[in-house]
Amino acid sequence: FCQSLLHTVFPPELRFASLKFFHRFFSYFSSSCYYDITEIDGVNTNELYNAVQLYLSSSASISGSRLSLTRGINSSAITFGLSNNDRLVDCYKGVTVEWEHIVTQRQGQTFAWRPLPEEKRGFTLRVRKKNKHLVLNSYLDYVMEKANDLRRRSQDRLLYTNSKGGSFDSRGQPWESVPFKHPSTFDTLAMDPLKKAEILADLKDFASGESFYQKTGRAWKRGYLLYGPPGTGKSSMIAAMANYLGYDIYDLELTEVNTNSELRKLLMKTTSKSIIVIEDIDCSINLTNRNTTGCGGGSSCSRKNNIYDVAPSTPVANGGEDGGGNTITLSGLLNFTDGLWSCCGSERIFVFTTNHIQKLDPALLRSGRMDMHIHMSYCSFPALKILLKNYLGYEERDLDKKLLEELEEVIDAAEMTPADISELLIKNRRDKKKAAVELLAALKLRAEERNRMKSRVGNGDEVEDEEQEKRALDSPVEGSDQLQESCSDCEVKDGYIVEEDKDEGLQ
Ligand SMILES: Nc1ncnc2c1ncn2[C@@H]1O[C@H](COP(=O)(O)OP(=O)(O)OP(=O)(O)O)[C@@H](O)[C@H]1O
Ligand SMILES: [Mg+2]
Repeated sequence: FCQSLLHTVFPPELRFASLKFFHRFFSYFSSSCYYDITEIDGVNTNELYNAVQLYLSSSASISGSRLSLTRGINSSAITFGLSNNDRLVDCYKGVTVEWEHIVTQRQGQTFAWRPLPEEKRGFTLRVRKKNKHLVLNSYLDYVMEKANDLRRRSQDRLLYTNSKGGSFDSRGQPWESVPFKHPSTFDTLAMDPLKKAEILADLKDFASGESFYQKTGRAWKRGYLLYGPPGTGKSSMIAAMANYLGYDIYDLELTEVNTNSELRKLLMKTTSKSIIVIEDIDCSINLTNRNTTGCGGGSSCSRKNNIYDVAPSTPVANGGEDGGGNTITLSGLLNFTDGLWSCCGSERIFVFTTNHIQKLDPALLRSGRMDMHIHMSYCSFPALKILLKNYLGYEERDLDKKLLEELEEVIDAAEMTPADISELLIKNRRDKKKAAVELLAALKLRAEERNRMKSRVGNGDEVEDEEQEKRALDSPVEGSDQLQESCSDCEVKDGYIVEEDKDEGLQ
């Protein structure tokens, strides 16, 4: 009424001034104050908005009368949310606050450097003025913390990928995510139990080490380098780490990143409590030649392209600056894990994997850069026992003693990966006895082949390229038809935490 009265009687300038006055007048006498939490804050996604949405979803499920329900693709959980312009009352330390979800259509497309979503969404928090300090000092922190907790406990972990290159979506995110449901855990991981315990202890210390890192003035992050032949469980180990700690995974596809600054932007958009993974670093790190080799960064590419033939002379190997400013360099990558920018979040783990540690640049391996070098190697006897238990349900006591002894005798010489062994066990899992006997036969056959190959290498017969020979040994396919489908073995050898001078590949 006031507005229409003003409209008819007063000129626009006066109208505007009077409205401002009324607004001030009412807010002075109002007992409440309001906080708007918009989904997009300028150009960035507002983390608080997402946290509030999640936080309210837990209480909305109980008290709301009209709710919006969502379930992400592949997600196992349904999320409750407030419907548009709906309200919910929350209580914190005896103080009542009211949340309202407000959705409006965006008025035309205003100028922006990237497209904005069509709807403007936000929460409005109403509190009594006398409680505003409590809200600002602790309630919002509580909401953030609770939301993080909720997500880790009830939702699937998320697997992020930067498949869009450096481009951002309409909500300002360079990462795309899907729920992460890898079933690998440290129980299912076949490796030496002592090494496993060591890694577990290290992860545990890291996750609970906030005050230690604070006290020692170190950034709260840790780096692991996983190396070893294909099929020895490097990716499975990363999944097990994420499942153990409840962290999200950022799978960084370096081949999609064009410049060091794009890399920094990606890093800035990662959250705390996450594992940032670069798989097959020996492949992706030939950064200046990525386009010409057409290497996609996948597992197979490092085996197909011996990219290190060219790497040592590139800026990558020298740790130099951008050659031309349009590529990622090793120094860019090291800044990503090590430099000041790496500290723009906390509680983060960097994991690099490679099949060829000897081909990595020493700058990446020098001590302090990757805190732990973990050697994932062929299947050892203790690891084999884990596989037999997991795949066939065999405890040590269930197996024939003689068979066990024979397996122990031959397993090291056979040099089979856990992937090969697990394939063999899966194939025969309906007949456990047969599976164990066939496994032994396959191991024996493989051990013989390995010995034959090695003696040929020793005699220098026809084998000129040692590297090539080694690859042939690693490939069950070329060995024997019989083993092709079924061989599997994995062993984590003693060099699990490798000191540079102890590892032959590092010299
Ligand atoms: N140590 C292990 N324990 C249990 N299963 C394993 C292990 N290693 C490999 N496997 C099995 O083999 C499959 C392949 O393993 P994974 O992808 O982890 O190997 P990888 O070392 O990452 O290989 P690549 O170098 O080719 O990426 C997995 O699905 C898993 O089932
Ligand atoms: Mg892998």
